[in-house]
Amino acid sequence: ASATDRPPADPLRPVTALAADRLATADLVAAAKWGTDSPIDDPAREQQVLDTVATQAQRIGADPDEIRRVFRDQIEANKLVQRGLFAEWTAHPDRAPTTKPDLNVVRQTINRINTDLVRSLADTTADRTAPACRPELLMAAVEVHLERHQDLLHTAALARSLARICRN
Ligand SMILES: C=C(O[C@@H]1C=C(C(=O)O)C=C[C@H]1O)C(=O)O
Repeated sequence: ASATDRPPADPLRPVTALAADRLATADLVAAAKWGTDSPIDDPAREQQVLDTVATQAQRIGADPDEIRRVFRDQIEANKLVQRGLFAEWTAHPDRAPTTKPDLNVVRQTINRINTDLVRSLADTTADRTAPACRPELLMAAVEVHLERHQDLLHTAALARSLARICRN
């Protein structure tokens, strides 16, 4: 067997990277909502996200209920970052954002990441079922943390977002 026959060293890296990409949007969402009447929690938008990913999962033969559970975690993790940033900006107004992104534009980015993440979850069903899932997931999370120089808030949220990636 040659080196190229080896299975990928880091099979859960794409899922982990997409979860981190999705969390990076929380900074923009928080900036869009800061100083407005838009609350961090938007149950109607959450329902729309969950219904859309469940439909996408069904279309590609993935388990829609499992995908819903994984995305429930993505949403909770996203709100964790938003709440953390609001707390920081309240305590240190000089750190608050000075420009306000358009929430609808940010949500279009989130929609694209959602679609990629559903696909990536479906593609990694075997890896996520394997006994090695947890160590592989931890390795991928550490690599993403180090490469992106993530702060504690985003890394804690990343860990929260990965809670149900492994099926065992
Ligand atoms: C990201 C947002 O904030 C919250 C988190 C959501 C998500 O992670 O998809 C959806 C709605 C909000 O409860 C948003 O309002 O778009």
